[in-house]
Amino acid sequence: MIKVGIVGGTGYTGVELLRLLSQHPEVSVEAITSRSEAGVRVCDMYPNLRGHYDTLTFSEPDAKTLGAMDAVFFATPHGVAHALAGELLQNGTRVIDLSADFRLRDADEWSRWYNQPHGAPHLLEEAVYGLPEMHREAIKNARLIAVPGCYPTAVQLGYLPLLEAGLIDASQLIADCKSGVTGAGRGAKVPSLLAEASESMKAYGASGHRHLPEIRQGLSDAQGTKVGLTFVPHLTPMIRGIHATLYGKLKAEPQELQAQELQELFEARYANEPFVDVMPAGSHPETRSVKGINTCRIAVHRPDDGDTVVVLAVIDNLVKGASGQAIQNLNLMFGLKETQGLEAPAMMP
Ligand SMILES: NC(=O)C1=CN([C@@H]2O[C@H](COP(=O)(O)OP(=O)(O)OC[C@H]3O[C@@H](n4cnc5c(N)ncnc54)[C@H](OP(=O)(O)O)[C@@H]3O)[C@@H](O)[C@H]2O)C=CC1
Ligand SMILES: CC(=O)N[C@@H](CCC(=O)OP(=O)(O)O)C(=O)O
Repeated sequence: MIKVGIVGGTGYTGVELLRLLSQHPEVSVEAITSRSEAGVRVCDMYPNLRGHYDTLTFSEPDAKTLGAMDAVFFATPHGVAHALAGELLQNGTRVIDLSADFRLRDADEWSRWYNQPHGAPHLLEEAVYGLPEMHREAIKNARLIAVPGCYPTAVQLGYLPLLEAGLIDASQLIADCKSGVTGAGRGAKVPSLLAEASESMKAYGASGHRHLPEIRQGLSDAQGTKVGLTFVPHLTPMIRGIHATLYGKLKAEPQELQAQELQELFEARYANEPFVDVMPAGSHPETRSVKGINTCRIAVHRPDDGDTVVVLAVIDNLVKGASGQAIQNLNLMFGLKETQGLEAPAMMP
């Protein structure tokens, strides 16, 4: 069994790690931290886990306990993994960080967007960006994984086939994205209150959201040159889910492109990807179709055979957008079957 620890076990991504790992035949959760709930049994705080973790108890984060694990997940706010990751790696413990601490390669850029100094710039070179559909081979040999953010996962998976094929003008990409409220975490915040978030929808971060540089970095890698991206996130009245509507201008004259070519491009790009589902032509994927699962469902459209391509991509922000993708990375790092523990279908409705 692979022994794992979770730092930040009371948050939404922490409890989602526990739910998914309870079904993983090769992994045992041996340590889980919370400063505010230390001493409380996990199943007393989260009754959905009764019968699965009846003795596991939250404890204060402690480098010695965590250092005895094969791998540690950080499901913590930005900056926490900076402080602990180096020591764990020195002990031979692999680190899978769900926060943004190691996602940007440039420490100065990270400081600008996260409004704090980067706490571990010396680890950036070895950190691997954990999007398996782009970096599978590097992930297999990695000791430190930066799990992509939820919006960046949906946007990158949607744009990758078009950019890799050089089909669209990469200087004017537009990503219009919607998120459920669990994207904001479990901490009490006024915008997440029922009376604020239900029966209403709003954009936020339109002048610049911290996922912009992350998405730009990944898409620029795929394209080979720096991309120009407008990214506008929205908060929507649902609990889980990300819906990304992505626009691209075709470079070729529209009449040069056969109607079926775009569909075939997407199907070929993701033919061997266990967690990307290219839906039939004309589909409109729903966030509820990925609720609780690690799949990204994608559909590609070309309205009225014109020069604009519209890609629709949906994920569960807590699964493919965080905890499920983190487990997919662990499976790759430890030479397990990539889909292990992630095979159940979505809940419906
Ligand atoms: N929610 C989502 O959809 C997604 C979240 N993420 C990222 O994953 C990370 C976790 O998110 P989420 O689960 O939503 O967050 P939450 O706010 O719900 O939970 C944060 C957890 O971290 C612990 N924590 C907070 N501060 C510290 C600290 N200084 N040292 C140790 N533990 C700490 C908290 O417990 P306690 O204070 O008791 O110790 C809590 O368990 C964040 O970086 C987030 O940006 C990434 C993708 C999607
Ligand atoms: C709805 C909502 O508030 N979403 C969060 C993104 C959550 C997330 O993915 O966090 P990372 O920064 O770790 O990637 C936000 O916009 O800040």
